Formats: sequence, structure tokens, C-alpha cells
Amino acid sequence: MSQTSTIEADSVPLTLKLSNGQIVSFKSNVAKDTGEIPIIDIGGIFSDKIEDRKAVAEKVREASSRIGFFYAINHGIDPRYEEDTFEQAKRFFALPEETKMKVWTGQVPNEYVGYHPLNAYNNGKRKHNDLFEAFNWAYDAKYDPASRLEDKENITPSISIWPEEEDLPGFKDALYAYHAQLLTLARKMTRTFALALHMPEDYFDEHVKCPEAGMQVLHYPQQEAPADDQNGIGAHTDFECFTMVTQDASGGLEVLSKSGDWVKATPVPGALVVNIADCLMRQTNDVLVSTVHRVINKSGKERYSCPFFFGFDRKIPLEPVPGCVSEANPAKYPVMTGGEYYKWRTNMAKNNND
Ligand SMILES: O=C(O)CCC(=O)C(=O)O
Ligand SMILES: [Fe+2]
Repeated sequence: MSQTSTIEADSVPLTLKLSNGQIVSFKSNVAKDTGEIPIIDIGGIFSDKIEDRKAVAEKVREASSRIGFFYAINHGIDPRYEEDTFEQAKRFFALPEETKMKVWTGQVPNEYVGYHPLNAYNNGKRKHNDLFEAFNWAYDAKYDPASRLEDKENITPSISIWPEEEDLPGFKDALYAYHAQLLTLARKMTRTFALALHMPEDYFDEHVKCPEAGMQVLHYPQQEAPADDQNGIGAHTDFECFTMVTQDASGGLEVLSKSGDWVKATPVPGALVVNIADCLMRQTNDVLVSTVHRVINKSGKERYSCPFFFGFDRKIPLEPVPGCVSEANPAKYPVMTGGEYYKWRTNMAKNNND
């Protein structure tokens, strides 16, 4: 399937069509350090006082409606989970290709889980395909600290595919250990987003009991091709409600601001990079913005990152949030369930390979 739609006859295309059909333009392909992505101390979300939680929510609202990205510090997750996860990522990506291909994502239609080999996609419509490889896994109620013990006996099996334990002992348990930490934080942040939208704090609670909570480890080799000819991962938006990215110290993540500049999301030690994704943008009728981003690894090192993609229960329709629609500002997006939307986007992304 060809989705190439470069409009300008420039050696660096400055307009392109994303895999979700959105057309984006930018002024230059070179990213800047503009300081537009704020660092938010989210420690107040753990406070017993609603005023403290609301104060964080207002900062989250400001960032999420302006640039759709912020750094969350003071999130309370022990750094050892991040270290263990990057160790596991390095072990996995160092396996022989045929071992990694035993969990190739092509075996799982309609889902993004499993191994995505190097050069499999071309999100930014560049001369060379995207220079990343990834392993994705999905929510599993067995590893959810909020599931009750009795429920764990009768749960729907997770859709993930995993390497054989003998190929990579301890891999799955270590990755779910960090997943569980991020899942708990994401549920808390969901309450922050409810407050940010000036809704009751528990407004989305039912939506996240059985959430869409996929996670990914990514490996970006150092890129030799010029930045105009290749991306690590090309321009895209995420599908779900919000993403929390753990990135190593290499740098390379870039965010497309509303003014059309690529802005560097330079690593901040200990911070999670949080970004709004498309479902939350749809439900908030564009009040919160899902911002286009990409990675180019010109650091001279191997880059590793680990996004946690958090969304609402697949069964629940993505209804607009009251307050985000009015007669003057009618709903822009047709309502569908999270499951329908994820399936559509997954297929568009997995077929985006030329
Ligand atoms: O590697 C990163 O920092 C971000 C990756 C990303 O945007 C994605 O996987 O959706
Ligand atoms: Fe992304």
C-alpha cells in the first residue's frame, strides 16, 4: 500500500501524510531546543488534599492543550525498574534474528504485540525505512496489581506473544514488573486528566478497570543516513489516551509544535515523557492535543526507549467529554468503541511499510 504523499518538491519533504490519514506540515526538518515542553512535578497527585491534586491537574491541562507533551517528575517509581527494563531490552534485541522472529508480530492479525523487525515501516515517508526494532506486549490482568486474587483465576488470556522462557529467562516477569508500576501510575494520572478536564476525579474510573495498557521496548541503532533521508521512528501520533515514555540519555525524540517547528524532547533524568494520544484528543474534541512526534538517533550510540501506551477499555464507546462539546463547538469525531478504533489504527500502522 502506498501512502506516500509528499506535496512539496523539496529534497526534504515538509508536508506528509501520517498513517492515520492526517496531513502535517513543518517549516524545517531541523529540530530546535525551544523549552516549550514543561517539566511538571506531579508529586501532588499523591496528596490527600484535593487542592494539591487540582494544582497538578491545571499544569497538566496547560501543557496538554498547548503542546500535548510534558515531563513528569516526582512520579514515585523506583529507577531500578527502568534499569531492569533496559537491561532486558538489550538482551532481547541481541538475540539472533530467527529467535526474535519466533514472536514476529505478523503472526497476530489486528494487534500490535510481538516483535517488529528493523526497517519494517516507513512512518515519515523517507528514502530509507525507519531504523528501529521493537517488542510490544499487552495488558495482562494476571500481572495487574489491582486485580483481585479470585479474578486472576478466571481472566481473559492476554493477547501477547512471548519468547520461550528458555530463550530469555526472566524477561516476561521483569517487563511486567515495570508495567505494573506504570499501570498504577497511569490509573492515578487518569484521575488527574479528569480533574484537568474539570470533571469529577472518578469520571474515567470505570474506563480503566480493564484498560488498554500496551508497552514497548525499542532499539534504535545509530543512524548513518542523513536525517533528511531516514528516521529512527518517523512522524506519527499515538493511538490511545496518553503515553508515558521512559527514554535513555541518548536523545533524539522530537515533537512537532503547533507553530510547525520540530522541538527536541531532550532527556531529563528521572522524568517520564507524557504525551496525549489520539483517543483522548477525540474524546476531548481537540481540547487536549495529540501531537506528532518522531525519533532520529544521531547520538553516536545505540538508543533504547520504553513507551507505555495507556487507553480506555476496548468495550466502551469513546464518547465526548461534557464541557468539550457545545452547540458552538460540536463534536468533531464519530463515536466508536476503543476496540474498534485501536483495531483500525493498528492495521493502518502495520501496513505502513513503503
Ligand atoms: O522512542 C521514543 O522515545 C518514542 C517512541 C514512540 O513515539 C512510539 O513508539 O510511539
Ligand atoms: Fe509515539
